[in-house]
Amino acid sequence: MAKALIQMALDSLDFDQTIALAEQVAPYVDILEIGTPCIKYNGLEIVTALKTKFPNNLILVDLKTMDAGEYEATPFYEAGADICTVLGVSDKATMGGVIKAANANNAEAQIDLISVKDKKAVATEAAKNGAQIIGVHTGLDAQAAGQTPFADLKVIAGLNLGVRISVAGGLNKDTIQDTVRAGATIVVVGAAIYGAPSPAESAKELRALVDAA
Ligand SMILES: O=C([C@H](O)CO)[C@H](O)[C@H](O)COP(=O)(O)O
Repeated sequence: MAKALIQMALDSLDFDQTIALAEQVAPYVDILEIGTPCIKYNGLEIVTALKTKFPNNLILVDLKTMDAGEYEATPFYEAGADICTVLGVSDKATMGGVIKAANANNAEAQIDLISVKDKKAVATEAAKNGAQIIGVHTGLDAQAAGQTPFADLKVIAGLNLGVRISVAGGLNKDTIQDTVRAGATIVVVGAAIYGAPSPAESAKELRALVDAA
């Protein structure tokens, strides 16, 4: 079985801090995620900058698109995004538009199940429609209310959809191995890395844990 990928969520608003953090963690992670607040604040320029500086990492742009899928996602793919996210609560046509833009750019689309009520139905339909990645995601606000992504991961992994499963929502060194063992093929980590005394050491430790899982 292929090893799970680690995705680092760059959730700062500051352009230079984002690049500096990416420099520290890039050797230990597979995917650099430009978080939603970061991409809204900095726009296309940060996609180009990260793609140029880190050619060995995949770049995920966490657009969380809600409408006008193809129109919104296309410039981000053209700027170098390997993966863009679209909300699973959006219209089927919106998700289809991002999938179309991804395919046109030899890239991938991720359907984010954040706040989706019927996660089974949306994940199944999205996989059937060509989405390459399903994102099981407990957002920062839901985490603050005590929620975790683990029960949802069990449900989505049990569907055996044949697509990659990304999991985000407060993952850390105590939960990351069980998350991989439960079926995550991409594990997303934000606060546990950027909030650590040494983000590089934290990313290195997580790399070892994921590779040993
Ligand atoms: O996607 C995220 C959130 O919705 C803000 O955009 C986070 O990047 C994601 O949850 C990962 O961060 P942590 O939960 O802090 O690991």
